Amino acid sequence: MLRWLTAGESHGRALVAVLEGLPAGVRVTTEDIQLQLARRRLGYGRGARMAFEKDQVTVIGGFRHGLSIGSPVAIEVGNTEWPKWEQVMATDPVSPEILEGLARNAPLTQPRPGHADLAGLQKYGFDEVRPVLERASARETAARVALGTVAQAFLRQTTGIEIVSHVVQMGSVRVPDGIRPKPADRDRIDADPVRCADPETSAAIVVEVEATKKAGDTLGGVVEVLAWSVPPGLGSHVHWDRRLDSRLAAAIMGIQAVKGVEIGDAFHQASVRGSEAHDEIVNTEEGVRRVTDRAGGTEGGITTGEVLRVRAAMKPISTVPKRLRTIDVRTGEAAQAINQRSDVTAVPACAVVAESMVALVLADAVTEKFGGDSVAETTRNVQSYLDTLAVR
Ligand SMILES: Cc1cc2nc3c(=O)[nH]c(=O)nc-3n(C[C@H](O)[C@H](O)[C@H](O)COP(=O)(O)O)c2cc1C
Ligand SMILES: C=C(O[C@@H]1CC(C(=O)O)=C[C@@H](OP(=O)(O)O)[C@H]1O)C(=O)O
Repeated sequence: MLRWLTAGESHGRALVAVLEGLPAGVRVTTEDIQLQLARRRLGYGRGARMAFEKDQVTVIGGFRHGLSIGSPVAIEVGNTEWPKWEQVMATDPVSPEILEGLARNAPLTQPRPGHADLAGLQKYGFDEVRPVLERASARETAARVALGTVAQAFLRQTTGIEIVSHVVQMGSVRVPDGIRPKPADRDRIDADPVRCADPETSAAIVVEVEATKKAGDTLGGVVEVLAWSVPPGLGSHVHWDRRLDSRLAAAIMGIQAVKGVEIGDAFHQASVRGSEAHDEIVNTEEGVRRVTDRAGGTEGGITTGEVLRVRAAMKPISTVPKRLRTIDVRTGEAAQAINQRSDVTAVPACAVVAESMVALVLADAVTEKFGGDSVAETTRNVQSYLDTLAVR
């Protein structure tokens, strides 16, 4: 079993991520993590903060000489902007005289619609939204991508699972049906300005982002994660919280601004008859296969051995330049939500985060099914299971 936690605030000293339960012998370097964090910063439509802020990765524990040692993995993602926030976000008390002189510390009393601001302020009893927005911010996803790097390495080194993500829709612009990027397409997708696998759709999305920005508005979209070479048998039908689809949905819904999850072609399946909705089973020279991939690689909450396919719907960025109506919580009077520099869209970044969440869920399911305290042992267990499958 794998457990993971993150801590830290958007303008705090650093984010911290902990992964417990990782077997020994997983090869990961600080540079591998940096590379994944750099992918999360990409995407046409992201705001100024992505350009001037840098992620500083320090692996605090869990590895020795590039290999995991079975102990909890701890990773710190430092923020180069910290010196500007040292007093506003200090964890120890700061004298009121110092704080009063700081423009950055002005109380934020006008909650922004679509953010956690108002609900968080009411729930925790704050009189301004700073303590809410600092943790609700998707800056935290950097910590998850750091852990996702480790999970992806574990999966690759034990089972051969390879995970690919891409953008399938932004605003109303959508890729044609049936595009299934493979691991070999990764570099091409990362090089695309909106991480879209179809060049024509990508160009149309860029135009849509520009038009949205010009109109003082923001965009959401849909991302897809595909996991290739997943062995059959991860997850289980026996209980709701052991179903792999339920675990994937929870992990994906845990990403800021994700409001819907789809496994395979779920919403289309709901609109057609059964004969057009399911994947028929045939015996082939490679073994037992499904002739289509509508189910998205799970049946009964268990992986089938076909490609796993999960989609996430992201709502448009909540900080809308057009400025939405709100109230001032000090006076109750009508106000307009603040509009600071912000992303026009972060759908391409969301795809990288979703990839990390799928990796963590799959890594957890692999440790659950195959056990093992080292990469060598887990790999042996995977192989012996595959060898004994009566029907593959
Ligand atoms: C990678 C990423 C980047 C984001 N960037 C911004 C941003 O710049 N401005 C903004 O208002 N919201 C941004 N968001 C969305 C907010 O974090 C999100 O709308 C807010 O936390 C409330 O979402 P919730 O209702 O799902 O909790 C981003 C989300 C993600 C996943
Ligand atoms: C910092 C990151 O994303 C931030 C996520 C975010 C939000 O509200 O979620 C809002 C923006 O920050 P702010 O409005 O506080 O300047 C983004 O830049 C990041 O992804 O590393």
